[in-house]
Amino acid sequence: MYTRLDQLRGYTRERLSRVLLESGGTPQARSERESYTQLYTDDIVRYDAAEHGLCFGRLDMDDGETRRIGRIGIRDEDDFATPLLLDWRAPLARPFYLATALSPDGVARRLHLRTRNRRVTGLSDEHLSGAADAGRASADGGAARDATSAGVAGEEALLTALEQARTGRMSDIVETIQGQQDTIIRSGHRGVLVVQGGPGTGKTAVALHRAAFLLYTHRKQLARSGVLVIGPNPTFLDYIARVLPSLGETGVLLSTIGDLYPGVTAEGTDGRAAAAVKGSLDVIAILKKAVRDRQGVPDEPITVRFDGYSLRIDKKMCTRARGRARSSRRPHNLARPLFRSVVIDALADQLAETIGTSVVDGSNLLSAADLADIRHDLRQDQEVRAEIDALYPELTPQQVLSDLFASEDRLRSAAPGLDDDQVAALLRPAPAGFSDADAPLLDELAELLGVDDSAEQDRERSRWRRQIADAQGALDILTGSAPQDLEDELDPEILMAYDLIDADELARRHDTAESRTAAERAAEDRTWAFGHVIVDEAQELSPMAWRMLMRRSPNRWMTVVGDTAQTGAVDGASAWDDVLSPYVAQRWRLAELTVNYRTPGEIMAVAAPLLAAIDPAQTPPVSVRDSGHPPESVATESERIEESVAEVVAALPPVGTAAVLCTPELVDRLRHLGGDRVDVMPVADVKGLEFDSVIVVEPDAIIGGSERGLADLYVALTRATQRLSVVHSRVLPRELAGLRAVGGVPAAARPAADDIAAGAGAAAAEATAAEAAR
Ligand SMILES: Nc1ncnc2c1ncn2[C@@H]1O[C@H](COP(=O)(O)OP(=O)(O)OP(=O)(O)O)[C@@H](O)[C@H]1O
Repeated sequence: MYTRLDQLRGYTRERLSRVLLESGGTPQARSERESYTQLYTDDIVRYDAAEHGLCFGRLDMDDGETRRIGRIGIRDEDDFATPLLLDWRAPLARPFYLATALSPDGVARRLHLRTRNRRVTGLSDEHLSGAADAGRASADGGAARDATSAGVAGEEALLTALEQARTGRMSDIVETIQGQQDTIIRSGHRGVLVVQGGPGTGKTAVALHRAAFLLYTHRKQLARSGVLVIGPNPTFLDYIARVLPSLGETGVLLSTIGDLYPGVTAEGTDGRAAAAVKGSLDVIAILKKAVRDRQGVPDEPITVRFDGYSLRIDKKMCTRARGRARSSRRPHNLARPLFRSVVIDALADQLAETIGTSVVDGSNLLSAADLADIRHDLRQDQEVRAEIDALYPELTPQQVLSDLFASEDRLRSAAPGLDDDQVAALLRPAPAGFSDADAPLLDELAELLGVDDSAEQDRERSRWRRQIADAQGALDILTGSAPQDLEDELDPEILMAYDLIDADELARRHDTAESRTAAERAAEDRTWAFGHVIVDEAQELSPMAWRMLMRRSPNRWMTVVGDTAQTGAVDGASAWDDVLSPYVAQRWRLAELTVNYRTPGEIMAVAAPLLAAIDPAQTPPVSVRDSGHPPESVATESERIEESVAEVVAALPPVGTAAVLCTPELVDRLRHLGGDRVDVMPVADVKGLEFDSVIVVEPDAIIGGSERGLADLYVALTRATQRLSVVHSRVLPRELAGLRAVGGVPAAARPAADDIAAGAGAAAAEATAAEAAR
């Protein structure tokens, strides 16, 4: 198979270099060359991506057929193009992921193959049907108890994959996708599919593999319309960025909500109070009012000079013009011509009254044509235009939003319902950049303002007219330069250029073809309708963010993955129905993932009481393995916290990644403990990530640090793939009773987390053992 892969790569490289060497030719030839360049480049990317772990599985079917499963499909060179390797996404490959001893689906034996640099380094096989000893044939590790209870397939391969030290980048799971996950990845549901699952259940992995699957299955449609993947922050996008390319897919747009508005990059996040206002649908009314406030009516009349006369633009005239513009229900910028024309008409009448009134009987001596001339001249007059435009200016979303947040007057006028604290939270100096929560507001404003592209359209129309005229000229020259001897006695049998092509068609051929991918074009186009939208950590999205996303997904074909127990955002989701029903009513489907592939059993046992405190109705996912490292707590004193964390960091194993997770305030104190392998991060930034070792510092400060503090702590505890340590000077919440205390000052008092969440954080820290016993 590798020989064939090399061959294919060689052919494609050769073709690509041939195409790249060609130059000149007709525009059509040029555009064909561009498409081939793209096609060959994509193929080479796919071949390169398949280099590692090209073939990872084999199915021996009951009827003697053998199927080999790999990252891409490869056919032999023979006349029948015999399949050598099946793409993991092909329907025939499916039993590799789904077959079990109970339901073997025609599979007699399944083989998992591990390779490194083209060498087989290990294999494991399972006999599924036929044999009386159906079950695993190979020996495997001691974690079979959990694995079996979770119903996993290909245990040995899976457990080997899960035990690998993390690199700080997510890898694909194509070799060990589990049945529950496979069903979601290949789901044929054409509406909104919600994937709910606890931490580590593979939601992100499943979402990305679904993107790859859909691109494979619906390539034609999705290559044109593109797939959008939304993640919570740039760190997370970096973390997942390699998964799709490793599956050979590059045409997917990864973005945060903050960066989804074209031309704007979110430069920060808001405080909780500002984020709450910006995330709520109530902000729409504020934005509408902010736009209306820009549609001015002068208190004092404005005088303009025109043709030596003074004309007055007054309140009454502007109120009428504004009423006309508003009642058209057009977006602000598109209603400007209406405003302008009502004011121009009124000014023309004013002028006509001054210059055209008969001194005899007071009647107007000007004809309709005279009036039309006056209106035309007024429209062309720079000063008149400038005054009218200043009253009803062309606006951009960026301008309206920065002006709104830069001025207390504007803000109070647009949002009379906000209290002083909220206004103070929203205000910021004018040239400040935009935040994550601003992107949906810019998008909303773009809808309210509209884009007046009539000038652009005029330019495009005249460009097209010129192009046709040029083409016509070219055809004339071609015909005119036909040999003279033919000219005299034109032979009707001889083909002339006109017989083959007309000017319109020739012009069209001169139009250069679009060579960017759908994802690249979509990134620059606010009105782009994506073929499929995937939202990760979807519980964090505010109602305004949902509104923005739904505009990008008019067909409502979406995969939404998240966990409502991990919601940290103030305006995030507590129930899927609340966020989705405004857009799709009840027409969304829920799929659940229940097995935890990341967090070992020992850590989940510690985290489970916390989940019960967040939402007693939720069951924690079952860990697929134990790590053999019981989670520990280290009690210390508040002034020794840095020292104690440093000691735990120093005792970390020599390989693998680690993170110190704490409140933002503590991050500043502990940052110097970070390094190549150790990140020091606030809990809010750690969503979706994972590390081999996790050190959580001052858990009750995390709980007390936000309204959703319990969820934040739950997220922090469940990031570890191997080891968890908790360092604390304040008391441990009672929910963390499962930790094994090591060294340091003994942890005596343990009030329940809900006491702390109820605002008793500091007091609880002082609590005595007797109080805790209560
Ligand atoms: N079938 C699988 N085979 C191998 N590894 C898997 C499998 N499923 C999940 N994993 C691994 O488990 C870890 C957790 O997966 P992932 O990050 O997708 O979970 P999640 O549900 O998104 O978690 P969270 O909600 O905590 O962000 C990852 O390292 C992932 O590669």
